[in-house]
Amino acid sequence: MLLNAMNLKKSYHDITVIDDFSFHIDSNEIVVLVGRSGTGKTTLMRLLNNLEKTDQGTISIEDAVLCKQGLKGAEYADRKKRRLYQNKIGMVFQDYALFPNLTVLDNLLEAPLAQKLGSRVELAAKAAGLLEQMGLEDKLEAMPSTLSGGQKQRVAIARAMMLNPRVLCFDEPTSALDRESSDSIGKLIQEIAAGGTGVLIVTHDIEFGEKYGTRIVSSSEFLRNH
Ligand SMILES: Nc1ncnc2c1ncn2[C@@H]1O[C@H](COP(=O)(O)OP(=O)(O)OP(=O)(O)O)[C@@H](O)[C@H]1O
Repeated sequence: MLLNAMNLKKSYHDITVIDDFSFHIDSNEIVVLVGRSGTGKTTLMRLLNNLEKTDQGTISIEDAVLCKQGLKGAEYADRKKRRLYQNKIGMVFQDYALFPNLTVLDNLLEAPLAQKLGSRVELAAKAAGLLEQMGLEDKLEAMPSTLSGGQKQRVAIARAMMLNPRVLCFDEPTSALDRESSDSIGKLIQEIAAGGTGVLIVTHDIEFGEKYGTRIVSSSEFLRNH
């Protein structure tokens, strides 16, 4: 098992969104999270990415523990251990969240340079390889505003892959794309999963989920004990 989340509970004020929900992602899996609007899909993804804190439960990827259940709720690991966890998970946001003032290449280099994962030359070679794999070899020096939606999505995926995540999460990856671009993103996600990465996708696009997912999870399970 790659990612393991056990007995998660999350409330906002007096509204419980997730209650005693356990979940896992294996290597090579493409898990598709579906469900009605407002049922906590984005919340789950944000908990797994440490963008928000779970009230209760345990979350780990391989030997890296983000938090574990203590006597009074989830206890978060110290900063150094959280960083180890964080390095194993990546997220591609719905609006891509590219830096508009940086070229495509610099968008890819920013995080790995900040984390000192290699020299600029080494990382630029890796970035060029990823962009070539995604059919964007001629866009290294382009600014994000000059790219199509599908191209921006690929740059966002390449940027996440620069950090070698074991688990990669996608929030509504096809919402801004036509069917053809969606299919090419689906195939790219399949290639990423075939390389051993675990994938989690939140989507309203059932056709995409059924075509490319290896397992479907419904957010109706978040509150199954109620
Ligand atoms: N920061 C927050 N503060 C208060 N309530 C929140 C917060 N974030 C989410 N919620 C509430 O939690 C519930 C779940 O929201 P969430 O965005 O996770 O649902 P979702 O299934 O991803 O919805 P959608 O499919 O519309 O994106 C909603 O009722 C929402 O209003």
